[in-house]
Amino acid sequence: MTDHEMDQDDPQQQQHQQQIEEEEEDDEGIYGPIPISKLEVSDIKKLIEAGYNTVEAIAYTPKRALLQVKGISEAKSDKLLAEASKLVPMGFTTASEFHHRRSELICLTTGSKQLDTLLGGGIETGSITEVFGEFRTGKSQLCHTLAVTCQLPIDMGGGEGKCLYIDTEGTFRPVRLVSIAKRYGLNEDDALDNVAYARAYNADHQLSLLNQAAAMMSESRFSLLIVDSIMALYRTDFAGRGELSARQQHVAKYMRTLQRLADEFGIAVVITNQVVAQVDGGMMFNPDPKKPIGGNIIAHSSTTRLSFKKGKGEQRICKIYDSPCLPESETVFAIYEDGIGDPRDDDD
Ligand SMILES: Nc1ncnc2c1ncn2[C@@H]1O[C@H](COP(=O)(O)OP(=O)(O)OP(=O)(O)O)[C@@H](O)[C@H]1O
Repeated sequence: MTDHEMDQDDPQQQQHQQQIEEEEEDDEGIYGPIPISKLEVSDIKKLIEAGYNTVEAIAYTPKRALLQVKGISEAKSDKLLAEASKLVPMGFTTASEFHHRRSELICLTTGSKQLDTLLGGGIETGSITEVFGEFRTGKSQLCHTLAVTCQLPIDMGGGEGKCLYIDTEGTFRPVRLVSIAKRYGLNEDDALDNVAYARAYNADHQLSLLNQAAAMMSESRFSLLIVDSIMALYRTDFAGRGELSARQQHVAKYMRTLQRLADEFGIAVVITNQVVAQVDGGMMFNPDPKKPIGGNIIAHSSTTRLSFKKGKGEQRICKIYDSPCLPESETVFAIYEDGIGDPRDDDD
């Protein structure tokens, strides 16, 4: 429920709101990343300027990356890593403890029950999900729906956090968020305010926005980061064949940074990708020879890969293309005015 909707005269609602606020205070410091200020070291300011805002960011960073930060010496980086590892568990755990932790993972609803079921609950937080497919297959529509559902309470399939939306093609439409927010009974203005939007203009800019994202995420609770679409700017910025290796290095750094944000802040990262026709003879054996671009780097750094295809009318087909724990199966969903949903009977 939003503040706008709350009935100020209703004592029951006021009591409920007070309870939520008290629980939020109790939760502080238990969930979420540890702010870098908790490290008992000097040079915190320099680290923040270099994009390290949390203790997790330090703990997960290799020493040679820390040495790149101005003013951080060999001895200082050792001390930093030692202090960070005291606060962030990095050693072995039992499979049962890990199983327990995974069972508590939050999943964000896609808006379609069938799609959520296919995905084992929805879009998983703490990892990268790639959605690829031809134009008009609903990739951006899913992003718009998730930008709203990530704000919902956990028991409604949300992540109780804000969304950060990086748009590389200029296809973001806030008006879509308004219709989706209405469907879920959210206040439209709040839903829009909870989405931080940036248009990326080139590949370097796309990367530098992630630095800003880290700073924003350390200040308030985000549950989702969207990049729609991941490769579009790379295709124009690194157009020549001779630039392929430079392009892939840049993409690798980008994907590593995305994974670091997913680990550090426990957010879901959703990236969209375009497809190209396969030219390696796959056509003879594969009736649908389109493959996502970005090569092995994108393939290996996305945890879950989903392929979208057109169905009849507003219907679309989602197929699990690659996942560490889901079988290769598919389902049908649909695109409506109020976002992604299950196909309705009157679609036939
Ligand atoms: N308000 C709406 N109500 C219902 N369907 C809509 C609405 N807006 C867009 N669509 C449908 O969504 C589809 C476009 O999907 P989307 O924008 O997600 O494509 P995409 O896969 O991101 O493609 P591209 O690569 O071109 O960006 C269109 O077929 C359109 O019919």
